[in-house]
Amino acid sequence: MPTLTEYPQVAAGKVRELYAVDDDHLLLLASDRISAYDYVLPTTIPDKGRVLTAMSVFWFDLLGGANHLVSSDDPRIPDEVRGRALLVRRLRMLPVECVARGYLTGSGLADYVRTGSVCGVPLPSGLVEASKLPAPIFTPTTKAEVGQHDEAMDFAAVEATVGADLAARLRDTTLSIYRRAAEHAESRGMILADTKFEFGVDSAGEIVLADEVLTPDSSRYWAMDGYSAGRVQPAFDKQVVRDWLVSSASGWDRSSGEQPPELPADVVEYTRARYVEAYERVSGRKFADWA
Ligand SMILES: C[C@H](c1ccccc1)n1cc(-c2ncnc(N)c2C#N)cn1
Repeated sequence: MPTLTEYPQVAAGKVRELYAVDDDHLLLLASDRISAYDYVLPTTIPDKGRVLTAMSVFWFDLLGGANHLVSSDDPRIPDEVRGRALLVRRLRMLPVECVARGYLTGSGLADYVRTGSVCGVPLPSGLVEASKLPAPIFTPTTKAEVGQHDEAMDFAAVEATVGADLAARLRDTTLSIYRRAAEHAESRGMILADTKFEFGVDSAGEIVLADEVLTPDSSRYWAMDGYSAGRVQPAFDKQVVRDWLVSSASGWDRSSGEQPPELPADVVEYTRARYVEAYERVSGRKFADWA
């Protein structure tokens, strides 16, 4: 059985790492780290990596279609990371973050307030925070360097980057997967407000869904109960962490530029429970049965 140290690390994000297994396979690792306000917090959330890995596997199973998942349970996956690691096939990744939005919030809302459109897609007037959009929209961004923010791209910029044919296929595939996922989430009482996909191309030139898929880290999930347009919706998973960090209880000043403090045990336990609840509600599976 291999150990993780045998695999060279090829990429690292705030809460994930990527390792090379062989010429054709990578190991996509999800940690228990949690980020908030663009900081990686000093406190980890037990099982967060395993829950989010289970969620990607559920969605790959439900969605079908071409994806990079080889296995979540393979002898090449070291025991020490089993359950929070995916063996995936190595692809030529496309330099576009494929974002689909069914609701208006965050950077999309800011773009709309400034220009009446999002990534060059014109929207009706009168939309507010958390408004449901008339139809889901494709709002791609660049893949920013570590520590930088992704920048919005209009469709022409995507065409200039990957070519017209591939740009159209990325848009259509992104929106098709989002619609299918949002419909399923709604049937489970969850709103999938938006999500970010990453695609690669295989040796046959086919678009292949890669990276993590439809997790609370790559998506905004809101509880359907209590949803109302016109105010910021609480993030299903991270809201209590965010609220505690900006409350007087934390002693932290977000504008200070200082690292956030450790989270109290009750916030950690509540947040772990929210990740498990998100997984169990969306998948209909018991987290206790995972790996
Ligand atoms: C953005 C993401 C990342 C993950 C973890 C840590 C930092 C970045 N990433 C994914 C690949 C990648 N490359 C080739 N084939 C693949 N199947 C994948 C995937 N997934 C490269 N980077």
